[in-house]
Amino acid sequence: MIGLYTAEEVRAAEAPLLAATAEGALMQRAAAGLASVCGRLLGAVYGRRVALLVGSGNNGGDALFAGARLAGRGARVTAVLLDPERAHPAGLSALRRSGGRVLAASDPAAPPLIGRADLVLDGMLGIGGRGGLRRDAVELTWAAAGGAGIAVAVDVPSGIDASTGEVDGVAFPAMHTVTFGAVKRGLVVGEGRGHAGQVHLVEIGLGHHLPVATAWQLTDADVAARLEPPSAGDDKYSQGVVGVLAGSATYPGAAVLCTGAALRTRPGLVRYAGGAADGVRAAWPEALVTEGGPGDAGRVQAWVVGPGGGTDEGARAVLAEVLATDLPVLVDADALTLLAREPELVRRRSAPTVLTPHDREFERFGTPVGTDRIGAARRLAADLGAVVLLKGDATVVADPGGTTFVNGTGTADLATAGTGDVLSGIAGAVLATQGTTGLDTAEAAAVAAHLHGRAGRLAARRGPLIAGDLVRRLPEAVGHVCGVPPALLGDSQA
Ligand SMILES: NC(=O)C1=CN([C@@H]2O[C@H](COP(=O)(O)OP(=O)(O)OC[C@H]3O[C@@H](n4cnc5c(N)ncnc54)[C@H](OP(=O)(O)O)[C@@H]3O)[C@@H](O)[C@H]2O)[C@@H](O)CC1
Ligand SMILES: [K+]
Repeated sequence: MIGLYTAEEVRAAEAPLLAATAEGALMQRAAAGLASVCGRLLGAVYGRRVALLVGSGNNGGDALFAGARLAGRGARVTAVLLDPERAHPAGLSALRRSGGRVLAASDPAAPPLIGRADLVLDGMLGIGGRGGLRRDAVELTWAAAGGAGIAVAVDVPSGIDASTGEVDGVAFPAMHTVTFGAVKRGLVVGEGRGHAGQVHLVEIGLGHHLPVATAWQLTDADVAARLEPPSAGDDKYSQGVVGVLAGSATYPGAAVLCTGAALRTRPGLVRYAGGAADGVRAAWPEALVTEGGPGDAGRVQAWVVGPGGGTDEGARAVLAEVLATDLPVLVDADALTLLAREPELVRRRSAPTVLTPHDREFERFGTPVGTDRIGAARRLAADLGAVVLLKGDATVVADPGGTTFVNGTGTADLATAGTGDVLSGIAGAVLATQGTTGLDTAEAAAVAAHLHGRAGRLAARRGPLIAGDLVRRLPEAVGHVCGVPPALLGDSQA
């Protein structure tokens, strides 16, 4: 798992390290790592044009020292200084000694020079930035965005809040971000994620000074370790039995997608109960289907309730019935609308509950998501005593104790009808295995979000995706994270 940190946590961890190391040593480690990534991105360094956008703090210092190293390898480096009086003095001397040039941001030659550069290094603001970019920084950012060079952010893209990912106005649109010591949360969540590009972590020795993270990102290997593979002793009941309560006779789509996703994630046994029985039977002969209610479905180990289920009295009764059990329940879509009216139904539960709102559904519980998505998910989770999976470009999963996961596999291609129903089915399947795997509820939801994103990426390789493509790609997504070669995945290649 990759720990995700706030700017304050990183600053607190830096303090003892700074005290224990020679002056400037940490910045040299940062600059060496930064120059090395830039060198790799450029391929050949000699003769390449590099523009440094330099602010008045240590972030600018990192850029200047890295620029000096690149100039030492023959790059033509020019530093553009936002505040020439306050630019890092030692960094500036190092750059000049290596043959680098210096310009003020107010110099009319600066924007065209940035536009022509092969690589632009954004050292305007790091974790010390406050508020939006000021006018001169915005102009340099536009010049970089309009140029053809590789845009690389130093530590964080200038203009994003390193802790929340909030962007107030304009932020540097990086293709790569070279971050130091720890991955800042703002690089993986909210608008910040869209500005960070590929994140490269450079170790500077912060490791054991950092607190245990309270926010994490799962890797493929982490997800594989949480998906217990079927063993020889398993039967259809021991692999987890999911109950799906979704859809209606008029709108069977949600039920079909949700049931299919559960089957394709963990094909033990999926039971369906509700008005879309005919549609589900036709699409998935593998499912056990009844027109009745949850009580007619037979034994299950987790319920999924809500997608396409409506908000009438009958739907409310189904929701209340499953929330009164001691089984894991995933509450989605229409059932979230009902739950927002009666949050006590979930507050009094002790069994695992996962709520999967998008932003508008989230708002029905009282407050809008706002710009701090991790903070928002944590607040609602603590308030309701349930796991909250807040959908988004980077889906955030928070448990009532505050432990949070930020999904890294999401893609904009998933913003299409029915993909939420698929996520619910996946999550239901993972929750149903909790009894045998002992998997923590928030981790189960995070595993589901990861697989959903992986399936989305695999499907999007072939062009625009629809929700059904996700279901078809799920076996391949599970195989991908578990290291199974795609060629061995049967009909998912069709
Ligand atoms: N500590 C270490 O050992 C290590 C630190 N490292 C590096 O240092 C970075 C943190 O450096 P930092 O603390 O100097 O802050 P930084 O992000 O450069 O910005 C602060 C400056 O910007 C200014 N400013 C603020 N807001 C602004 C705005 N909106 N628009 C314009 N200006 C604004 C503010 O000035 P003022 O507000 O007074 O005008 C202040 O001068 C960190 O991200 C990493 O890169 C690495 O080398 C590893 C070792
Ligand atoms: K920066």
